[in-house]
Amino acid sequence: MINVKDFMTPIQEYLQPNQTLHDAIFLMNKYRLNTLPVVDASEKLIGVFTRSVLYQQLLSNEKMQTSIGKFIRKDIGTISEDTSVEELEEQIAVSEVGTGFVVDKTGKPIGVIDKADAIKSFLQKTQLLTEQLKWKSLLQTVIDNSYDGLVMVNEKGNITFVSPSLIELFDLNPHEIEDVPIDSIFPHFELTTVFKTGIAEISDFMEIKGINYIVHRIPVYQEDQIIGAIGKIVYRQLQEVRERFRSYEKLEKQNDVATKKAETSRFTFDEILSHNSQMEKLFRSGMKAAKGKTTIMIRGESGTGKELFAHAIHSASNRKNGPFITVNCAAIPEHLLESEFFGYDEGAFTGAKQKGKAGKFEMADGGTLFLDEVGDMSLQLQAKLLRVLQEREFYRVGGTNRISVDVRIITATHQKLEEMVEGGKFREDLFYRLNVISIEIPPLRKRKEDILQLSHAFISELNKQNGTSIIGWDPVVEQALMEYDWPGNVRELRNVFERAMVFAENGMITLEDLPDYLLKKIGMSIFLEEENENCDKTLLEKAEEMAIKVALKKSDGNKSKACKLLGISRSVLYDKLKKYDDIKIP
Ligand SMILES: Nc1ncnc2c1ncn2[C@@H]1O[C@H](COP(=O)(O)OP(=O)(O)OP(=O)(O)O)[C@@H](O)[C@H]1O
Repeated sequence: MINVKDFMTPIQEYLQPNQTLHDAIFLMNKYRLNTLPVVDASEKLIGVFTRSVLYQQLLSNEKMQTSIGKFIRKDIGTISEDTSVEELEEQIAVSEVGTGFVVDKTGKPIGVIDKADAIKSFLQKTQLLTEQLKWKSLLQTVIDNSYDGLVMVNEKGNITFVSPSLIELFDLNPHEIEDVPIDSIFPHFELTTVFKTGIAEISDFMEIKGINYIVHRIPVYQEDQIIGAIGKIVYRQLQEVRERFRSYEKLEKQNDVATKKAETSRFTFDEILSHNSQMEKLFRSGMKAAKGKTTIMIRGESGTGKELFAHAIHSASNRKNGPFITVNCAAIPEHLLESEFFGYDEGAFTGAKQKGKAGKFEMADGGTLFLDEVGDMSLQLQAKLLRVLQEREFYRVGGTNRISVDVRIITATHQKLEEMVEGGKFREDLFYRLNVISIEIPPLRKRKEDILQLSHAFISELNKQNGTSIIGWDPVVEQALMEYDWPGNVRELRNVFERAMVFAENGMITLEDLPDYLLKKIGMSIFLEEENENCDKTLLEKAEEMAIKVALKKSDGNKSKACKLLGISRSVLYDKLKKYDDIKIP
């Protein structure tokens, strides 16, 4: 706000009643003023001495040494230093005097305002207003086209503005919400909390009527006083940005394929997360084996990271700049596998593309061919594969030219190939050819120390991918993750996080966000059951029962071991087993 101090002419010297006409002339000339303030001994303004009075005295031959005391005009109006421009406008409108003196709180004159000053201030004000109008239209345009919603409140917490996008979203009537307390319209936004803290806040995700929001609460200060608050509500962006990001990623992938033409490996050993000593041993073996050309078989349950390992071996080999080609033997229909492997020549069979097509062996020339689910190959194809491995040459389907390639083979399987060999389902000679170096990846339940490391990695990866901001989990979630057996291994762990992060609220994953099947499996689903009048067990009893079940399971039914785990005596365990008679000893 502009006030008189901003445009008055400051004054530091005054007249006192005992000073002379000569002194008055000197000061008038020095400050180019027509009216001089006259103060008493305490510098309080008591009147003014004007140029017209001076002229009158000079015309009546008054001596220059005459004191001005008797010529002072005392009926003057003063202007206090905190008078606003608007108040001054009113005073000037009714004033007959051309000059006004601005006084401080003690009544001491600190400045003078004449008509020229006033005009200058009004011009300044007009200029300011024009600027403000320009800003207003600019801001209005920004707000009207804003992607997010905006709501503003005054110092009482009453609504002063709601952006059109929010009005539309909440189907509000703009006239009915003006000057209404914000908490009665948008209680969830808790906008007035910043009045207490004075600090801008960014809230977590919240959901209201099925819409996800983030609210930014920003206090508005004037000097050091909070005069209101602004709520910036981000809602549309969340889903849309995610979708756009995905289609951008898809496009990028397509470009990648188009430019690179052949597949290359995507992972290195650094990206396989594990602190397990057995896994670390496998990394070392994998890196050594990568250097040669020997065939490698990677074994392990589904989802343990076999494919990841195959990529890493290729990346660590001297073929890393060559292609990495994958064939999932279980996913390709039997009758197409042969042409997938070896390609086909022009006119090889009806429907074949005119020009023929290279098979995966040719595509992998100079690189690695990864045969996933190798146990699913038919005996007929096994024979053909064996021949290629022995001779390093083959024919395309329908072709007559021998093709020789330089390919390193890595296979993977979750099946017990030895049993398949015994049962006549897998060729023994092929098995030995493929199983020259064998890498057996342990299941996740045998390297539980990896669970937390992987979980942290999945949270940060999925936060980036999905635009969420999950920061952690309840301690009981960690207990559940460690308790569960993970038959689907790392893939299942990743899926569980992908799901939990969708349901998590306030940035934390809770027990509720884990899938029911998992909670049931480890006996934790009881904690989530609705309060049931027929259930007479307290939460503590449920926890006790679960702890006993877990201890018995961990100790394979050995009661002494279970007591140790539980920290209770044998007799207490027996009492509890009587109490919870549905506990089955494994
Ligand atoms: N140690 C690990 N560190 C990080 N991610 C891992 C790890 N192990 C597995 N993954 C991830 O788990 C998922 C499954 O891994 P992958 O496909 O390599 O398993 P697989 O054993 O080949 O499974 P399947 O036998 O079903 O083909 C992938 O998303 C992979 O990136």
